[in-house]
Amino acid sequence: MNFKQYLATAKPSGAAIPAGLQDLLTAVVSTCSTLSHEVAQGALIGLLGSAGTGNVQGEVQQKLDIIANDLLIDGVKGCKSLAGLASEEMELPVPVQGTGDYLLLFDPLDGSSNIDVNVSIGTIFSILKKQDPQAPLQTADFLLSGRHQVAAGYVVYGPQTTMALTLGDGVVMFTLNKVTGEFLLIKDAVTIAHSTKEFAINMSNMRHWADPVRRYVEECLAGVGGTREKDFNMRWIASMVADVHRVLSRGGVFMYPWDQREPHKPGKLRLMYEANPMSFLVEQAGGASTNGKDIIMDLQPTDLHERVSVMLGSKEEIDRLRHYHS
Ligand SMILES: O=P(O)(O)OC[C@H]1O[C@](O)(COP(=O)(O)O)[C@@H](O)[C@@H]1O
Ligand SMILES: [Mg+2]
Ligand SMILES: [Mg+2]
Repeated sequence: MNFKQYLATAKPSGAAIPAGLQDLLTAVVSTCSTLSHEVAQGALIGLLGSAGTGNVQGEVQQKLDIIANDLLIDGVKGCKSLAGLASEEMELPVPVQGTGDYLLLFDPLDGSSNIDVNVSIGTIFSILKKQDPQAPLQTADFLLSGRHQVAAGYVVYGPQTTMALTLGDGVVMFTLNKVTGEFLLIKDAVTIAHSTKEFAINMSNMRHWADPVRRYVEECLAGVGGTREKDFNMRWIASMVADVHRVLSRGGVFMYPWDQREPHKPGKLRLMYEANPMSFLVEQAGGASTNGKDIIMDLQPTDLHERVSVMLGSKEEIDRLRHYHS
C-alpha cells in the first residue's frame, strides 16, 4: 500500500483522517522524498559543508540545514489547513494561511554533524491542532504540550529512506521506493519490547552527567556480573532520528540527559522539534519517555526553542531511570 492509499483508507481511532491533515501530511512527505534525493547526491550537487551562518540557537548551520528548511517551507505553503509553521532553524514562526486547523513544527535536518561523513540523517515533524483555528496566528499558539499533537513522524535518510508516522493510534512505517518515488507501507503496529539489552548515549559526556544517569549507565556496563545480571550493548549514531529509528525497530533506550557543561540548560535536544514528536512515536509504540522527572509529552512549553533532557525507549528502562531520579 502506498502512502496516498494509506491516508485515504486509514481510520486511526475509528475515524477517517481529515482532508486538511491528509493534504498537509502529503505535502510534508513529498518534500521529504525530494530531500532524500538531494541528500543522496551530496557532494555531486555541492550540498556538503558549512553554510557559514548560525541559527537561532547559536549553532553553525550546514548548507543542508538551510536547504531542507527552505524546501519544507516551500512544500507546505499551499496547504489550506496550515495556519503556520515553526522550525528549529528560525527564530520566529512563519504564518502560512494565518488561520486554519493545524500548526507544523520541524527539525528540517537532524544529525547535522553526520552530513559530511555520509552517516544517516533525517527530518522530524510534529503537527499540532490549533486551539482557535479562526484567530490570527501568534507565537503563543505553538506553546502546547506534546499531548496536543495530532500527528508526528520522522524520515530517516539512511541506506533506505524510511518514515515512521503516528496519528495517535499506533505507529506505521513506510520505505521510499526510489524508482517510483512512492512511500510504501512496510510495517504496521510497530512495537517496542518492554525490556532491552541496548542503550544509546554519548559516553564522552559521562563525567558531566548527574548521579542517576551515571548510576544507570554504570550498572549497564557492569554486565552479567553486576546488579542488572545481563550484558548490555551500546550504540551512538549522533543523529537522534537514526538512534530513535533503531529503538523503534529493535528496542533499546536513548538518552541525551542534562549535564553539567551548561548547567542552566535543561538539555541539548529541543522539546518542540525533537523530544515531543519522538516521544509521541515511542509512546504509541508501547515505550515511554521522560526528562527524569516528568513524562515529556506532559511538559508545558514556555518557549518555542526550549531544550529538554531526554530519555526514551523500552518501558522497563525508562521506569528504572525515573526511579533513579526520584
Ligand atoms: O554530538 P552529540 O553531542 O552527541 O549530539 C548528537 C545529537 O545532536 C543532534 O544531532 C542534534 O540535532 P541537529 O542536527 O538537528 O542539531 C541529535 O540528533 C543527536 O542526538
Ligand atoms: Mg535535531
Ligand atoms: Mg536540525
